[in-house]
Amino acid sequence: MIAATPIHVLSVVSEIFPFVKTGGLADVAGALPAALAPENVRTVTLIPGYPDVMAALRDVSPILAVDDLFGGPARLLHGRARQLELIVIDAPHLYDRPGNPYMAADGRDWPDNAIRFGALGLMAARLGAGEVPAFRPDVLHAHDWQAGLSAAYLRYRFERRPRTVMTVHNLAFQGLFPASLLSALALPPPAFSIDGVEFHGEIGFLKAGLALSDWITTVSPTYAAEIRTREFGMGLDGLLRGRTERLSGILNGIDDTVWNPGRDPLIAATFDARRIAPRIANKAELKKRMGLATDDALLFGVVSRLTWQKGLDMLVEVLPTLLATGSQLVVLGSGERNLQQAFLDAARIHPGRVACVIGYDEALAHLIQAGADALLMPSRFEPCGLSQMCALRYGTVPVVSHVGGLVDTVIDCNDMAIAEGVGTGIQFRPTIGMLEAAVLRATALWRNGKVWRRVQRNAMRADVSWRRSARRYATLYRALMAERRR
Ligand SMILES: Nc1ncnc2c1ncn2[C@@H]1O[C@H](COP(=O)(O)OP(=O)(O)O[C@H]2O[C@H](CO)[C@@H](O)[C@H](O)[C@H]2O)[C@@H](O)[C@H]1O
Repeated sequence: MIAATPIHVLSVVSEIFPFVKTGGLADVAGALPAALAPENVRTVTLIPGYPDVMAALRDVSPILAVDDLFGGPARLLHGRARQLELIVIDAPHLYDRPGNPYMAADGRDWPDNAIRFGALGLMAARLGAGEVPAFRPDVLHAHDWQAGLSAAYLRYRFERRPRTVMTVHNLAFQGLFPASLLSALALPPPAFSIDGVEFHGEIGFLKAGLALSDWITTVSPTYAAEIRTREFGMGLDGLLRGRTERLSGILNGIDDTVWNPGRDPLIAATFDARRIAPRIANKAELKKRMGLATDDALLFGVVSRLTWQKGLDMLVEVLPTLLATGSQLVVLGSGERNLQQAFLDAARIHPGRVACVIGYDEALAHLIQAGADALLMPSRFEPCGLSQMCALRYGTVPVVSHVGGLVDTVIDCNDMAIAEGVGTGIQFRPTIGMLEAAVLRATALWRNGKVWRRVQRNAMRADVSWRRSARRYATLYRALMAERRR
């Protein structure tokens, strides 16, 4: 049933698939608008005008001109890019730079990131405050630290306020900048308080969003609980405990039109839960492309950013055990230099058994999901995780640590789950010893072909779509609007 009144949401975000992506944030920002449409929610996404976004924009109309946005003229452009409705901040002095949205080619953050993303928050607030009559959002939905200041500008500079939601995709990135930038960011002195943007003597973009938004969400129920503990709270647990009543976890989904093994143009052979056999052709193609030996071995895959969060340094330690069982490993990822090197070295030392591609490759990611037998994700923390959901959909049995959204999306194949026929993967506590044990469990399970196929089928039948979660966001938006009317 479609709720009667349409809701207008301004989604504020620093990256969006397929135009600019450094991580899962872009996938969520790109998929959620279409998932919300059937809930009668119209989502317009506010995004910086990076070159790739500007190039993709169609049906463009200027909706606001700004003489001076932190050092140069700017315009807000309304337009479309593929299925997405966008408002783009055309401010060449801030965003017309090549490559990564956050850092220069030398890997260092752009020195003016505070004002680049301050500008994102400020323009979001101006839209939220109703300065563009053609689009006055009911809800301003900010994602991660880059959008965190929107709630602060609304609080300290504007009268009209939409309802505000702050979603945390990763608490590790907090957007901390020197206090001396307060006036450069056009925030008044009272904003620099413990209830405002101040965080341990600095300006905290994420902290501001968490303190000043009407509601906080994070991307899984388990992570919503974890971030209120000292272990996972990254220094913000106290604030989050204080806002427990205004915090909830809504699980991510994946775009099941992009990730559909039944019609995926990027894989060698399509398949589905009733017809798993063609996976073999994908495994053969993957091995061929990666130069892996053709013997009948369990092939583990990794598709990931290579960072401490993802725990892949532990996988390097466990590699001798993995190889001793006769298994193979294929890694696709990029990130920390020492980790990249460790996997490149492993591939060199173990030709035919370990293969590694450093870089970002959407097509290869699909082939790994379709051709590997199991996907490894030994994350130390994981707000939600998308790779394991793609793996479930493609019957690549996820072998994941017992944290965050991995807890909420994978059912561990313990004896009970196997007896009941409900397991979809393997979980372990993120330590080297437990990862090693999990690799051995996966091997034993794989050797029992009948049980393995059952697990694959269960995995492929798990609901990893956005449908349920989109309904939860829509319900949240409506509840927040109802609060205002009371
Ligand atoms: N080299 C490569 N080539 C091709 N594809 C690659 C790739 N490296 C990664 N990817 C893909 O990018 C996506 C990454 O999303 P994740 O959710 O797994 O992690 P991320 O930590 O970036 O996101 C953060 O935000 C998301 C969204 O909320 C949370 O799910 C997550 O827990 C949180 O850490 C996955 O779909 C993955 O397959």
